[in-house]
Amino acid sequence: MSEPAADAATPTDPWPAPRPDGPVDRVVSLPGSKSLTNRALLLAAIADGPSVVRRPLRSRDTLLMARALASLGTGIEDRDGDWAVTPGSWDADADVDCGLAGTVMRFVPPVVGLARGTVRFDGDPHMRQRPVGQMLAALGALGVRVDDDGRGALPFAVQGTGTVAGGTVTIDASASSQFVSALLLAGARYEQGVDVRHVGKPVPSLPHIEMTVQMLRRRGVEVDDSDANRWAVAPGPVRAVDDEIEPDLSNAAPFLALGAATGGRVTVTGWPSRTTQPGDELREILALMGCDVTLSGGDLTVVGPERLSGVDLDLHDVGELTPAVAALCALAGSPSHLRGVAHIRGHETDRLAALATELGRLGADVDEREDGLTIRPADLHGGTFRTYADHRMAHAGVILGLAVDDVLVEDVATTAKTFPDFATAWSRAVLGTSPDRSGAPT
Ligand SMILES: O=C(O)C1=C[C@@H](OP(=O)(O)O)[C@@H](O)[C@H](O)C1
Ligand SMILES: C=C(OP(=O)(O)O)C(=O)O
Repeated sequence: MSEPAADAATPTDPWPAPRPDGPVDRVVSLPGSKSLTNRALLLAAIADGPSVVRRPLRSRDTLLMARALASLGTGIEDRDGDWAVTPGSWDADADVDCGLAGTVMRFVPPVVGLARGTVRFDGDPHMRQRPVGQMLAALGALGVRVDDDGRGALPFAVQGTGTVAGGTVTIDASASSQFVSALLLAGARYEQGVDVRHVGKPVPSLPHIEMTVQMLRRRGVEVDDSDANRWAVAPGPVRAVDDEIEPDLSNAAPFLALGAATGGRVTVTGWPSRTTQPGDELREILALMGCDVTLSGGDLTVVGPERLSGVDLDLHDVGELTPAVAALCALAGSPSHLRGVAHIRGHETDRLAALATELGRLGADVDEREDGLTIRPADLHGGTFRTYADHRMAHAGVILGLAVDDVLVEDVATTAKTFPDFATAWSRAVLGTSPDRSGAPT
């Protein structure tokens, strides 16, 4: 498979977040969705023939997925920026680097049961802390042998035997919707399919499970999701289908925030009229914060108010939007309560602790609660915003930098997880220019 080009600019660290000198007026096009790209790649790899993933995201997370599937024996070739995927016979041992990608650590092991060989999984240091034990236990119950050190975490090895019995399994997926998506994505290829029942606190990020279900149905897979907390996938082939990947609507958050926080106007092109991406919720969230939001002919335009309003929001379904929304709340003129997101403590970092610490470091008045944050208006000041290897923490930092002088964002390059060369795109959007190699705006 083809490797990505090196980033055009290597930003300085910490990186001075650019601040515009007034309301901006910009049109922005965004790279593809991580969640759609990684599902499309995985489903293409277990499909009944070759297919093409069009306009895929090429970022760290999707390259890790492509490499994982290629190391199993899948053909993945670059075709004018698209990825042509040819299913292969999976009959060798392999090592999979999950990096910090939840979608790789959770989605790949269930399909490895269909391979013949030992596949070892590991990842970045923090990845060894992210939850996966419930899903590994469920795989064991479905007939896939997983060897780990008893912690139910990376590193672990999956012993593929070529077939998986499948059947009914009970799982507590309150830590991550990806446990459910992972089992469903592989389930059609199990002998008895898979019937997943969730027991426990509510499953977060339900739109992402809906995304999984829709992508399976588009490939002719029968999915019964008529009961709450139960998803049944019938055994059968996964049809090879070419998918065109939508722009990443969660990564639209900082760009829409640019309009929202500056009292300016930002249009994101290619916004789908119907989508399962949780980022679509930004339309409602930004409207609640006082923005004028219009979707017309695939262009989503956000016009910011003079001062943003605080909001009281349950973000349980759209937890990955929390860092950007919290940053906007810190700029608002009234208090905000963000609720329902205890599970994001298991994301790239403990996002509630990280946001409370880093917003607070720049003067924000923040209370960290077990399942959320309370943020009250305060005078903010410059300083270093730490990001904890979390791309969405970097987004939060640059959003603050829109309204506060001298915000330095630590390790802005961590955005490469889901957005190639974010610093250049961000500088261009904020200033209408791009940074030079030293990171200084030109
Ligand atoms: O299935 C997916 O593509 C995702 C599901 C969500 O995970 P959680 O359910 O763990 O929050 C989301 O936060 C993550 O960014 C992507
Ligand atoms: C939680 C996230 O990622 P992951 O797919 O690694 O879980 C995220 O992108 O916000």
